[in-house]
Amino acid sequence: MAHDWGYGHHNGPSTWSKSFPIADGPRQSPINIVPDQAQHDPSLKPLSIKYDPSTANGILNNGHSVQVSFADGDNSLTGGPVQGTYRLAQFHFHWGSTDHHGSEHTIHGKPFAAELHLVHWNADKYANMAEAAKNPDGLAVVGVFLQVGSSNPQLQPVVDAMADIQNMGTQHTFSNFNPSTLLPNSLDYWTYDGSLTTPPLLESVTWIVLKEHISVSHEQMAKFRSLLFTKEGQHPCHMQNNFRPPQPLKDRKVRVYP
Ligand SMILES: NS(=O)(=O)c1ccc(NC(=O)NCCNCc2ccccc2F)cc1
Ligand SMILES: [Zn+2]
Repeated sequence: MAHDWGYGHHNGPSTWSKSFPIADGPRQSPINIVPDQAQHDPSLKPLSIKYDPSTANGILNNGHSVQVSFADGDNSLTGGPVQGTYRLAQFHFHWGSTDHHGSEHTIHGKPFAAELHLVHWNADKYANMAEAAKNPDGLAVVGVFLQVGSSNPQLQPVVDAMADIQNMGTQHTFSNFNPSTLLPNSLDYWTYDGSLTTPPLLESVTWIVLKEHISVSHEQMAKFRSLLFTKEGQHPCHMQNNFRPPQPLKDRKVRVYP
């Protein structure tokens, strides 16, 4: 049946375990990151990310977030904590109702205004995203914090496209966009074994959370919050607070590079 999960009081994160019992599993995401407790690991490598801007092929309001998808191409993530080559499938965001919260991961309990997720799947071992999503080494998501401050010109093409996808289920062409322009200067990261942060909450994600944030302006954030969870014709409900709160670390260690 169609799952009507969301972020409201009646269908939000505290209700997801009813339909998705893995919500209470051993490696759920996001988590609170405590930098002083992160472990150095000599086996960790620098991240290597190479994207081909020509493979961006659409921007979508899927009722949970705004998502830019990519055609299969050589958009690769290698190095870091992963073995082999992971391919970019899509990126999307999570944000709050104010500039003071909205990210999924937190640092020392501190949230950021928003969080960018670049979702990759293990193209060496699996045929596609859906197959990869069912395996513990199937996915690698790079998380980037957005901190409210000066306007971020690299974000503007995404912000401008939001005017065309206000309602749930609407999409628009979106091409020639290089998501590496959304990455900060430093690719230093924390990494841990986790899950999708929305249903089906599959425990198949190697999380790579960048230490350095990127900027976003208050006005750009207002455009994110102008998106709607609802379909055209329904009573409009603004897309905001589409984040899952931090989950128990349980028997996991966070590692840090360098
Ligand atoms: N916020 S996040 O952790 O980055 C995050 C959360 C959710 C997703 N989901 C997603 O990409 N779904 C579309 C592909 N279907 C994959 C699939 C097929 C069959 C069974 C399960 C299953 F996931 C991605 C990233
Ligand atoms: Zn996400």
